[in-house]
Amino acid sequence: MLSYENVRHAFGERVVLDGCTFSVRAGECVALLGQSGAGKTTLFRLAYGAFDPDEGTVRVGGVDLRGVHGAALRQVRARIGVVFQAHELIDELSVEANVLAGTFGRRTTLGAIRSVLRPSALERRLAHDALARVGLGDRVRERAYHLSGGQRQRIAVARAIAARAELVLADEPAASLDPSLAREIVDLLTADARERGAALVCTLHQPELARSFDRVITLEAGRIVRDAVAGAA
Ligand SMILES: Nc1ncnc2c1ncn2[C@@H]1O[C@H](COP(=O)(O)OP(=O)(O)OP(=O)(O)O)[C@@H](O)[C@H]1O
Repeated sequence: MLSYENVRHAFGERVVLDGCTFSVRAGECVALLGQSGAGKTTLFRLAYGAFDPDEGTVRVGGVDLRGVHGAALRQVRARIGVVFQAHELIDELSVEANVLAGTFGRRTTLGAIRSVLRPSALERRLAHDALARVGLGDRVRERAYHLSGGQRQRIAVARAIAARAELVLADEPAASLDPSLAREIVDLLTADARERGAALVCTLHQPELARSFDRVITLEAGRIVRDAVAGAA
């Protein structure tokens, strides 16, 4: 579903990714560990087609992303669900509207407005199902700013669940949460991916959270230093 082959990239003089090769199959949950600045977010941005790497190949669903733009790139992106950070929620909107805007309309501003103002019955059902799944089924009408930090992060997860994407990219979904909430968020993501047979890649700072994944990849200064079955010594 996602593969990196000998990917190298530098921003100016700074080499950020240095020969990264790994792939993630459909139905596989991969934790990506690494210290701040290791290159984790850059790998995600490449998967989303934000830019081409200096060298190497990035594929999503078998599509080589190099030089892919416009409608073709939008088609690739439609297969990817991104778990946004809770701080990207719009406080003044309801919980439901945040899921609708972040899930169905995220590719264009106009699409976001339409999804919030006039969601289709299907969009609304998917949003409600996802919110029920993360335990917020009774909070759909409340404004996002009424919710706690952990609940807000669950809204961010609901956005990705509602999208029912084949590939889910979660960039530090458990950052700044206490350990039990962090575990809850990670478990919600892995359970959803496993049920649907989706591929999940989740960046984490805390190695102890990686246990519920199938594989753990560790990145250090742009290089993969470990790629192992979760739980392996
Ligand atoms: N657009 C950019 N221009 C210049 N340097 C960049 C750019 N994007 C990222 N970097 C640099 O690339 C390195 C890797 O950044 P990246 O965001 O991928 O790390 P990360 O592993 O996700 O870190 P964190 O855990 O803090 O989010 C960092 O040194 C960062 O400053």
